[in-house]
Amino acid sequence: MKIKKLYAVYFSATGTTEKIVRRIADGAGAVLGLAAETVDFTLPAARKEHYSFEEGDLVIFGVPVYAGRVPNLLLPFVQSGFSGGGALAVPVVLYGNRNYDDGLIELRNTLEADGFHTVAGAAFIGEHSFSYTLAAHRPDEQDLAVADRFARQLAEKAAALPAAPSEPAHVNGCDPIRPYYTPRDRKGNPVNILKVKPKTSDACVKCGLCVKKCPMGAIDPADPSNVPGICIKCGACVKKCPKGAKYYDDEKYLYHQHELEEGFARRAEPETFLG
Ligand SMILES: Cc1cc2nc3c(=O)[nH]c(=O)nc-3n(C[C@H](O)[C@H](O)[C@H](O)COP(=O)(O)O)c2cc1C
Repeated sequence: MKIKKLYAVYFSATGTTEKIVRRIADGAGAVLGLAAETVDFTLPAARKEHYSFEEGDLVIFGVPVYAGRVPNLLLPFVQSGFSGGGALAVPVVLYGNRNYDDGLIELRNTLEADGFHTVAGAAFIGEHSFSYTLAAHRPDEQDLAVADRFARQLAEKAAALPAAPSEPAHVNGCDPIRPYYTPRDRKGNPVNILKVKPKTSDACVKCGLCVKKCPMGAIDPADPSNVPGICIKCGACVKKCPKGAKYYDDEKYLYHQHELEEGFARRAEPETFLG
């Protein structure tokens, strides 16, 4: 198929999804002789728009995995904010070294329902939103090399297709989709951190960067230590604060963070799907 336009589309609170999606789009663009356009729907303003694509477009579409799935508060927008219009799409997920569970297959299915034809898929690893040690600094050079190879292969595959595929791309995961992953304590009781919000230390100089970077628009511009909105624990305010002033001190959050760092220290490797 003649690919006429290439897009990098992503939500990325701490930048790992952005890094991989852009790398794949740039790599595919080098093969196709196209420069990728970007749709970054991380911030609330971008999620007020509707994005329409058409036949001849190739869309690299990435989200992070939260609780083994497409982030639940983002799913309605991924379902309603995009019209595929017969464009080809590549679902890509980033996960924090535990597991992507059904995140990739859920994204694939959602894109198909939006009117895209999925032609490939991938799961990559990014530094965990809750941690500076779990998958620290990933995606790294090794991951980027996998992304480059995948980009070349998917671009060649898309260009060689005689027509849009009638079947979705094969990816790993369960269909029907399993319930959201629930962290558990040592007694097997669920650890619920849904209501947890970040705290702010005296180091805060009220520069307002966290207000601008919060994907949920949850932080009070008049007083950044006040978080009246919904917090999804995405890590944007914690990791982007130049003063290191935002942190979580909730016991259950810290327990889960510790359990993840201990239990999932092994290096998970990216998986790419071109079948
Ligand atoms: C609420 C929440 C839930 C998460 N759940 C998972 C998970 O189930 N499995 C996993 O490996 N990583 C999980 N992560 C980690 C992110 O998927 C990972 O750090 C990703 O690279 C973040 O992408 P970003 O940098 O684009 O925001 C979770 C992160 C958050 C904030």
